[in-house]
Amino acid sequence: MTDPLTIAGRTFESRLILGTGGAASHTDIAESITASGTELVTVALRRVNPEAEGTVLDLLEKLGVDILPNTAGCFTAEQAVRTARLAREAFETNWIKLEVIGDENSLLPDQVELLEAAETLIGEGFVVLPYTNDDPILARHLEEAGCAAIMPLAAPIGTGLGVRNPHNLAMICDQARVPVICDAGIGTASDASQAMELGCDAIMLATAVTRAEKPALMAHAMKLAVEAGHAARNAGRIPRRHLAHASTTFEGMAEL
Ligand SMILES: CC(=O)[C@@H](O)[C@H](O)COP(=O)(O)O
Repeated sequence: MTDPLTIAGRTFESRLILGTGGAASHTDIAESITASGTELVTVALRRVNPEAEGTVLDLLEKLGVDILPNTAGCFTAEQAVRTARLAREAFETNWIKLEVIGDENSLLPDQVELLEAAETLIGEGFVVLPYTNDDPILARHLEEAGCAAIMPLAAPIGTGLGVRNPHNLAMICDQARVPVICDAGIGTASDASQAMELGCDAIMLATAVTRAEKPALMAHAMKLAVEAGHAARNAGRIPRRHLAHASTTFEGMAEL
């Protein structure tokens, strides 16, 4: 029943993107990916050696999922651009999940450096998917710069706090003409559903699965949650009311 997701002309049946950061083992990663139904997994260039054998890359290849390289660990536009160029060579893809982190405590994006890096990379022919704050104005600037999707956070990376600012996230979704992928801060299945119900086109998450007590089971729950949230959004929810509204009218009811 779910319609496919299209990003920059590429179509995905699954609206869930996974990261592998924090996973306890390759077995956990493999079981979680299978249970989630994801087709796209993000990998930090700075954490893997594409030349080495027996890495997570071999595993992803075996599982038949596509790799989305990211610029995790970059704190300036210059570092992120350099990392993206290396990733393009190493992974033979011009897709990049662009992360430019502002500081180590919050791991929040540096908006100024992010926009600068996005503009440079788009100019070099990259398909840029930027991890950004839940700021509708910045989201608009990133879209106008030519980003293929916008990836606003639900909450800071690894916090599992869920959607902190549903109003902003809804505004970003309403105005965007490119896919909106809620990225980071998802803690459990209801958070993923909520983000989808607010209008997000997809969810990107790592910690909620990799650090769950049963990662594969949580990955399965996330799959269902993303599908449920997307279906509910498309179904058109009832308006919220302050007063009760009888589901059956009293009209024509027999007198007691
Ligand atoms: C921007 C970033 O690094 C996120 O994609 C992260 O990988 C996922 O965040 P969570 O671990 O909070 O899901």
